[in-house]
Amino acid sequence: MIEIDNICKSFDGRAAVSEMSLTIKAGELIVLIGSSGSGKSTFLKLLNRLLEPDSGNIQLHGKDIADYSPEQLRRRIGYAIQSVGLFPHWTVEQNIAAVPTLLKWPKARIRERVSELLSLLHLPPEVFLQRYPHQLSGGQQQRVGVARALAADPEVLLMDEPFGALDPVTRASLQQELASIHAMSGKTIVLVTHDIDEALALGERIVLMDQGRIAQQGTPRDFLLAPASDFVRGFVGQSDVGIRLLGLDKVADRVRAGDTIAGEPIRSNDTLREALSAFITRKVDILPVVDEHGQSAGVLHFSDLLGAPT
Ligand SMILES: Nc1ncnc2c1ncn2[C@@H]1O[C@H](COP(=O)(O)OP(=O)(O)OP(=O)(O)O)[C@@H](O)[C@H]1O
Repeated sequence: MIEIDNICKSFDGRAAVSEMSLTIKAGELIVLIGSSGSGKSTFLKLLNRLLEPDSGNIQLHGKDIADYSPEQLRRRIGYAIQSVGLFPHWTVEQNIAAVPTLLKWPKARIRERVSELLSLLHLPPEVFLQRYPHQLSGGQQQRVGVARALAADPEVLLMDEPFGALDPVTRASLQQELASIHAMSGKTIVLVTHDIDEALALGERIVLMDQGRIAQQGTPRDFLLAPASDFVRGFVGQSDVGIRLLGLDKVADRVRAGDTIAGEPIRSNDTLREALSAFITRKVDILPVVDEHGQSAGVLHFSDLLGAPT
């Protein structure tokens, strides 16, 4: 658990983060969002002591982060960023191994860990281990960046726009990978983005920053249904709220188990937004549903989009 208590950070007399307090629960995926210059990156750098606050304090597991040694913090907190990429003259293997090497892990264990991470991120080790960053596509570089941040198995992962500057398809697939890494590992993840749809798709909790302060924090549903101010309403945008709400729930939440109907099925893991699309394009009002193994899971009625069947 990370307790942030009233931290302030100014540069040249201008506040970048002002009186910010926040509790981040262990295992939570929290998304920090806000316009450019609102203080997101500064806040993230305060969490891993790349910057020191002017006042206030941050506790990790009840201990001030200033009392951890740099090695202890590096081991516990991984950091992935978009702009400062990989070390250009190091191979993928060396890049991913950076923190474990620093922590003096045995060589065999490092090798094993690097291969495991590459496989997890769908980069076959035999192809990628010895490549250099300039021999990778943008999406592959981002994956290696995420692998590097995960290398020493940190309990907290800080990610600053890790999927920025990627095409929408690669971005969506990396988002999915991150969501499954989170589900599998139970790591605490703090992700910075300026993309509200990324925040709605990934965040268990969203923290919206404005001029160094928290404008609102809450679930994606809170942001869509109960924006706290005109600023929040404007930031989230009011178009397509209904459609975006459908994006928050899965077909599995509404499926009528036991019923069957012929036709091309949708998957229980699809969002209701994807189901809506299938209803419209196929011009039907009942769709068969299959689970992740392709087995029949029931049916979904068009009216189920409005709420659970009664
Ligand atoms: N090292 C620095 N020296 C001086 N000013 C800084 C420094 N780092 C950040 N700032 C200023 O602090 C404010 C917050 O910057 P920060 O990078 O935290 O914002 P951000 O929300 O992450 O923005 P972006 O989305 O553009 O990355 C900005 O006004 C920025 O110019």
